Amino acid sequence: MELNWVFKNVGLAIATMLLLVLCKIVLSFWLWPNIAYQKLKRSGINGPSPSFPMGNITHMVAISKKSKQSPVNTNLTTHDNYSTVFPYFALWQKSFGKVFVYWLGTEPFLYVSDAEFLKQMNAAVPGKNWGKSNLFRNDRKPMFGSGLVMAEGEDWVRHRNVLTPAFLPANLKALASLMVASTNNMIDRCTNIINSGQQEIDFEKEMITTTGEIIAKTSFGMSYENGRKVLERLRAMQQALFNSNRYVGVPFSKFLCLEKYREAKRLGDEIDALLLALIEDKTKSKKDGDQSCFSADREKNLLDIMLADYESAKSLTTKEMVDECKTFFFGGHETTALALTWTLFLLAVHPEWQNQLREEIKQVVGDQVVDASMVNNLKKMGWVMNEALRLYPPAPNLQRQARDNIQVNEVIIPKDTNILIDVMAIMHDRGFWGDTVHQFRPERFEPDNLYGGCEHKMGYVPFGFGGRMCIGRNLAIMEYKIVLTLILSRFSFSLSPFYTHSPAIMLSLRPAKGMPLVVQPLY
Ligand code: HEM
Repeated sequence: MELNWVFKNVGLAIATMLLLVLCKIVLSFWLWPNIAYQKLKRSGINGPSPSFPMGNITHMVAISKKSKQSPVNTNLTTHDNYSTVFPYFALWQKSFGKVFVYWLGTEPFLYVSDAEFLKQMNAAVPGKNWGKSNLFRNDRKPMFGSGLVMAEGEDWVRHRNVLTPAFLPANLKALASLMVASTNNMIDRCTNIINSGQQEIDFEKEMITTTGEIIAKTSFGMSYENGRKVLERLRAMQQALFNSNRYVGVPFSKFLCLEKYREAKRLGDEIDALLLALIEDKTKSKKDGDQSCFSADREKNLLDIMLADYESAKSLTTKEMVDECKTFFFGGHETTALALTWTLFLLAVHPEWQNQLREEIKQVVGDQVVDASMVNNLKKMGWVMNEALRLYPPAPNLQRQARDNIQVNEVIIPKDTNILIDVMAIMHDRGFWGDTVHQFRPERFEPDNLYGGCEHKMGYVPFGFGGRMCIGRNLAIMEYKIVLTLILSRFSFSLSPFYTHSPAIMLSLRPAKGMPLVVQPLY
């Protein structure tokens, strides 16, 4: 009798638990997302019909496959690449406009490529009140942890306050000589390749190596060897996370790609260990009084600044410092490398701009070594950078998550809605940029032409917008100009006959088949 009672109650407890799990699954994967979707629909926002549990992923994969069958663009003087990179968004825009809902698995995303809508949305929410999509935060955890890119609310304010001084002009100025040294290493490498009889060099690889070395030295004071170890693992992690269909947003999809997630986690743990060792080493050197490591008159790099804060205020924990190092390692080199890579492509296609920039370099830099004070005077190079970032934005879309209901005119964006802001679409919008939208025309950024002559102030956003705008943009601009000055002073270049134009998204906008250039030394 007693045994029966036990069995009955255990059975009841298990049944209740299963019911609760089932309820949670139905609520999280079906009911809440659908309630949010219906609210958006009531505001007049539509989108492609989703299916359960894939959302629109199957559709996206099919559209991408079909678009890959179209002939490759061989007219390289027009840069109408948006529909190659995001064929599904280009297609849906035609049916649903510039603001619509699409689904990644069971997660609805509000897609925004309307600059006016973006402006209103930005005005409605201060930087610290924006969330970052939980879906992406979990997916990209091995890469960014809880670093600045993913931080929210008061945590974001705390992190941003500690890190901002690293990007003040005085600290940036001191980094120029390290940038010159790393670029000269790359130039020596290329010269050796050319002297060995090979004229063709993959500049995507060279740019990644160079900017990787620069971030390791300038932000962390790291040796080339240790920096290389972190970089190799970051690249492998990027391959594991972004070079395949992983069905992000589909319930339990992690279990379908367990190997890849495990690989990404293993690499993430290895990077954490390398960065933790670096932090401990620096802390120990400081305790032991090794002033070569932290002398008062030496420039303060990002890691010095975090460690000084740790000593005085402990605003960031050791784990948070490791996450920031990882975030800046990746964010600080990949984007700049791609900005430079796409610029070299554009200059190879437009040799007249190579000449114009060389002329400017002659006037501004002459026979001296380029330094931070000269960078501001490289005006035309600034226009070229702006135009390259417009046509080939390294970060082609941004994400946010609403942490409260947001009202944009008559539209209510419900709390927790994921938002994808399609920066590339905005910067390729003929309505704002006119008939020359797909042409490489750096002169559109001449000084009087605010926002590159774009009709809308939110039409040019390669570094993001609002309080969350890129913290490293001044560092990136200085680095871009120093590296490009040294390359242009030493080499002229054209596209290799083996180059295939294939801009593709792999977290960032990359040339999928590399950037082989034929290089001639100028002296
Ligand atoms: C050409 C080079 C670069 C481009 C195009 C670029 C672009 C961006 C964009 C679009 C964002 C997102 C902004 C938003 O969500 O509104 C961002 C954020 C960020 N970038 Fe950059 N970036 C570049 C270089 C750098 C460098 C050199 C560093 C560091 C040394 C860096 C560190 C970061 C960080 C930490 C964030 C997150 C900021 C926050 O959420 O508060 N970026 N960047």
